[in-house]
Amino acid sequence: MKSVESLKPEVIKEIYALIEPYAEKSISYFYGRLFAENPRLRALFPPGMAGQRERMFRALSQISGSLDSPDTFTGFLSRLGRDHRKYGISPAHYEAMGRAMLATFRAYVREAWTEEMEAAWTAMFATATAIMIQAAEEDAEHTPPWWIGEVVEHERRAPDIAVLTVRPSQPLPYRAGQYVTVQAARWPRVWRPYSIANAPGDDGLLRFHVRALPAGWVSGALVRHTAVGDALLLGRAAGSMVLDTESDRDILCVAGGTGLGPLKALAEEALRPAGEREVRLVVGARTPAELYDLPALRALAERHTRLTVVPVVSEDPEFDGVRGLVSDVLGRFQDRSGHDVYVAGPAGMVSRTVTNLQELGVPAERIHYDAPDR
Ligand SMILES: NC(=O)C1=CN([C@@H]2O[C@H](COP(=O)(O)OP(=O)(O)OC[C@H]3O[C@@H](n4cnc5c(N)ncnc54)[C@H](O)[C@@H]3O)[C@@H](O)[C@H]2O)C=CC1
Repeated sequence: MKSVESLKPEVIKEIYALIEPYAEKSISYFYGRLFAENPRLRALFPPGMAGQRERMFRALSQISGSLDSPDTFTGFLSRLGRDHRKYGISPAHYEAMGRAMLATFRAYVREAWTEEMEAAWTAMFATATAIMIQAAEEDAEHTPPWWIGEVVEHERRAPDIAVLTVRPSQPLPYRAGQYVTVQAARWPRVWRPYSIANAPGDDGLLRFHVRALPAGWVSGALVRHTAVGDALLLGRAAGSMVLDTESDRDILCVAGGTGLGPLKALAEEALRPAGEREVRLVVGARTPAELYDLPALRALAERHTRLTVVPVVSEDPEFDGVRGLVSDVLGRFQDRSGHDVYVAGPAGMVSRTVTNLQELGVPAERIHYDAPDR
């Protein structure tokens, strides 16, 4: 295996730039070729490949963009390698992928494809997969590829919202604010990320707040077709939106819809007895009926005087409380001493909230949010 430093970032970037205009077509070609040459590999992938194609291209873009920084490159591929354990990928599969990728480049880059490109790509791919395989092997010494979780509670809180409580078959380590990928029996091999909505506790239980999306395979299965006693598969915990334990500033959490999940977990952690930080949890929903966790949040606030819960409703002019977009009402909650702010919800809500907070003078490094790969 060649060292990361000896790889040729400029050539790899050139290849990426040449293939990018054909992103969708070339990835379809790649998978078509891969499955034609290795029919057994098809069984490792989900029935619908659209999300898979997107993830593949995003990974390629991150790989080619991180080659200038060996640590970033190695870190990204090690995570990818560990995460791929849940797909049942083996070293031979990577070789097959490498061959299909070269065939794809030759087919799309055509006469611009050079021997230098072929050599640079081959070296980069060999190094990248060696890093992935090594990380997966080391990880296998102490961590399962996935966890089996039994649903021990399933509460339908609104027509399309459920709160699930799951007991993993063995401890699943995570930090408040992180997410895991989940697979439901109804959709084999389809993994979707869901935030864990409670801080780690002695009982090891995990809670998930799920809204069934109109075309959401897994979310629909979790809300409408899952019951107590069912088993789910759970991937490892990931995500960087965790509590900044160095900070003693008070905390402002801004939640949109089921984005409440990770923020509730963070709030629970911050409210542990050793802490002193005040927590304000601003919870946005479109209608009062969609404030699906309000009674539980109010009960939490009764037990913890350091917690304040503020519901905000955007689509009901009759609502007897704060009305408006949750992103737009924050001026009144931002005191001069400054908070650490955590934001989760629909992508548009998160970006609008972050912009508004910066306009209110909150420094970027105090605003925490995550964008799980959905
Ligand atoms: N770490 C994270 O950021 C997490 C994100 N999520 C995501 O949160 C989302 C929750 O969806 P729903 O419950 O359907 O939310 P929703 O569509 O019902 O919206 C919730 C709240 O956000 C506001 N909102 C929606 N779009 C907005 C925009 N563009 N600008 C400002 N405010 C906006 C609404 O007015 C409402 O108050 C899902 O997309 C889920 O994937 C879920 C868990 C964690």
